[in-house]
Amino acid sequence: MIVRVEQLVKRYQELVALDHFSLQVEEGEILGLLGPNGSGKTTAINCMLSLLKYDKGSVELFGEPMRPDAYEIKKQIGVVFQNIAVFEELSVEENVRYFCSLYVKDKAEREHCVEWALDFVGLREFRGFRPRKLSGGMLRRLNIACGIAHHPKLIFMDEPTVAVDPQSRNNILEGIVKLNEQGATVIYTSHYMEEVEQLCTRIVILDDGRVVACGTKEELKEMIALREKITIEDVVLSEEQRAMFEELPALLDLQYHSRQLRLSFGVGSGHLESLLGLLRRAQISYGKIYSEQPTLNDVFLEITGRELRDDV
Ligand SMILES: Nc1ncnc2c1ncn2[C@@H]1O[C@H](COP(=O)(O)OP(=O)(O)OP(=O)(O)O)[C@@H](O)[C@H]1O
Repeated sequence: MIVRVEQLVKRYQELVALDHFSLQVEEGEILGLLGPNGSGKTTAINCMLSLLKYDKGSVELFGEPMRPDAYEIKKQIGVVFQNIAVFEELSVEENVRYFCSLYVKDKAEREHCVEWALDFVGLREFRGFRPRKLSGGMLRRLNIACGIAHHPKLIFMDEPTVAVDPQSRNNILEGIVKLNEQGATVIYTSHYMEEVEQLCTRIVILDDGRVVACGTKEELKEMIALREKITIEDVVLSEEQRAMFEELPALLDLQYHSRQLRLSFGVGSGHLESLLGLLRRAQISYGKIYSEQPTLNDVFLEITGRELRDDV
């Protein structure tokens, strides 16, 4: 086990930011810590790294208790913070070299690491630039290069794709997969459920500092009742017709607004077929019909009763 966190409690005065938060991460995982803004993701990372004191609980990394002075453990860790943390007065290359020098003392090895990291994030051509000359996405990539140049075995990434252009976002996501393929274990926080779903081998969902669910994306979706959502657009229904839909087997919910009918179904099969049969028999015309699988937002919604916003 590379990470073992037991029952962490962290308070900021009255506010309980982490409420008995536990986490286990095995070598080779890309673990997604998913939760809305303010759910405690950054606090959890900072406590795991001993950058923040916590009130209760324990953190072990690589089988050893993590402490602020645990230098041997820190050498094996890479951190990419949410806020860009680079020096304005240093060039791209000098920034990467500086951060790498904190852990890699041998000069030749360090230069090798710097070249590798610049290539890895695609900033070789910009090596002489000062950070202020870089776009937002490139700055994020520099932040990543600084965090990973020393080839850490365990990488923490705190929302590395917030406010970046789609090209940099793809570059970052592909980079994380590559790092993982090369042997790194990754802990990745995000409130973008699609990213987490695409990237992570296992997902922990946080809400108000508590773990509300944990598993692979398939396991998480198995935890909830919802199995299929079907939407019919541009449809006009009488009260009687609406009542007919309410009789459909395994129906969990029906919403009808602005000529749009949204139906949620639980376990079972052939929901679309039964629906099409009903539309045909009742001679109801419609514009478009489509079926969707549950998302992690549905999981969050069913567990907490609130939306996990994915667009901020
Ligand atoms: N230094 C602090 N002092 C007081 N409260 C804090 C402090 N840092 C965080 N908080 C509060 O603790 C809670 C958890 O914050 P945290 O930043 O860990 O959440 P998060 O999930 O990382 O959110 P975001 O995605 O917005 O960074 C929030 O309610 C936040 O307002």
